[in-house]
Amino acid sequence: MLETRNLSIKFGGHTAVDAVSCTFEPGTLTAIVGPNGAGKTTYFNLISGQLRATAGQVLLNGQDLSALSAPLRTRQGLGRAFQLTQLFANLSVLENVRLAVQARAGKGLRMLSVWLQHRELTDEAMNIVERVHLQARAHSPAASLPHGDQRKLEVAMLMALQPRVYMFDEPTAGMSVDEVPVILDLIRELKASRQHLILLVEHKMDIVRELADRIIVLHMGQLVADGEPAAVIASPVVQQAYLGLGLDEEEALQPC
Ligand SMILES: Nc1ncnc2c1ncn2[C@@H]1O[C@H](COP(=O)(O)OP(=O)(O)OP(=O)(O)O)[C@@H](O)[C@H]1O
Repeated sequence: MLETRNLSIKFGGHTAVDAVSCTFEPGTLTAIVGPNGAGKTTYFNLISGQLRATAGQVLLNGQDLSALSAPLRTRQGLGRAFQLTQLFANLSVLENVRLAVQARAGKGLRMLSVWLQHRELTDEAMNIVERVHLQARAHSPAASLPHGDQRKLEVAMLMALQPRVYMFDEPTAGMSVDEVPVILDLIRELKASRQHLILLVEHKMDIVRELADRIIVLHMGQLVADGEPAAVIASPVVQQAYLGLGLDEEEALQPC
């Protein structure tokens, strides 16, 4: 179980995440929605350790992770999609995934010696590359991939780590229409196994409606709604959170 207790951060005088307390159960997918600037990405950053909280705690299975760096939280099982800047741009897709497999397997990051000794790591990496439909690009440098394929590689790196918690921040952003289904299929597959705790920040409400077991809504850094998707979407507080900003509903609850 993942829990945030009174999690907060201030930037100068501005409270971007304001005492958010929430628990997330394994085997469920929770979507985090809210208007632009509501604090969704900042909340993610606080959970994954990219940002250090001004107050409050992050706990995973009762263990307080609040003082740990992002890499140490990853080791504890908090998996957030890598940004391509954290990848090795000149290494191939397969090599990048193999490094993630290797790191998870505790083999360190010495490349060649480990790869020669542990053929099974390469096989596992190739299997993941195939699951994200990047086999045709397996030997291309990561830097040469088009945007949609880069996002798939991010997911592949995440899968290689076998985290307990998967965190996706707008996983289909910037993707072309034909690239979106691959990413959604991967998330569906992870969800269907019922073994993972999945958090998804997503603006596209038809994706949220289809995938989420539960929706939480952030507005001005605060948790303003939490519950079963249909009820949350229909709730006055959510309608007001979106509509109160002067946004047209169609605009705020963007379709795919
Ligand atoms: N590093 C930072 N320094 C100062 N202010 C920040 C920083 N990061 C975020 N903020 C502010 O915190 C607030 C929440 O931003 P955040 O990006 O978390 O919102 P969001 O809900 O993810 O928005 P969007 O849907 O547009 O991505 C915003 O007012 C933003 O300007």
